[in-house]
Amino acid sequence: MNFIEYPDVDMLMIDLANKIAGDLNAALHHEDRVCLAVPGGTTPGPLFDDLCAADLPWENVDVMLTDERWVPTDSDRSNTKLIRERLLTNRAAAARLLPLYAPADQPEDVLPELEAMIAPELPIAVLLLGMGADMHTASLFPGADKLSEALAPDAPILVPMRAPGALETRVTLSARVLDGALRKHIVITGFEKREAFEKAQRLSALEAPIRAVLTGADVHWAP
Ligand SMILES: O=C(O)[C@H](O)[C@@H](O)[C@H](O)[C@H](O)COP(=O)(O)O
Repeated sequence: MNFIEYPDVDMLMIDLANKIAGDLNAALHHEDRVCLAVPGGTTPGPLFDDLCAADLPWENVDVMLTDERWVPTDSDRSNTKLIRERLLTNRAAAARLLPLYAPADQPEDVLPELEAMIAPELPIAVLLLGMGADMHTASLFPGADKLSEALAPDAPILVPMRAPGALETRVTLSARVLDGALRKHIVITGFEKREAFEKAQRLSALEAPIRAVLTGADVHWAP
């Protein structure tokens, strides 16, 4: 793991968007199609605003979420809505979205069909992850009902997740799929999350799920 500090959030977002565009470009030298996986939440919006303008052959990029809240895609809580509005726009409108949500009461009703669309596009070429102050990443929450299953070496691609720290049911890529990404970036902002990240280094992945995805990752932090 490599920890990179920036003077402020604006500089982090511009620099990281450039790095991700460079990583995608490099990956496209070896592969016809590449997969970019990104988180939702409140942190990455400004990065998406930069990345969507990158001069890339976006028509060869599959974009997917690392995790989704089980809400309709027109909800303000929907990560799909966020990336449709902030990432899959401008030049990046040519990219293909691999959905992590389909209209159904529960994720279990549609997981096989969602997994069938994702499986052929793995491994993830470029991964961006966020982290919560409780040390969760994607929807791998401490105390979640299926955390052990999602951390297992033989975990399925997708795991439904219900957790005390999450408002709604989630679906998440499992740790092995996230950790198997060829390039990994983690974006963390603010002092509270930095302290949490440091604390995570002394805990297990069950206590601090971010630990499951750190090998070889670049961790980007700004105050
Ligand atoms: O759906 C989500 O919430 C995300 O995918 C999640 O894993 C996020 O990256 C962290 O919770 C950090 O969230 P913030 O950026 O909002 O702090």
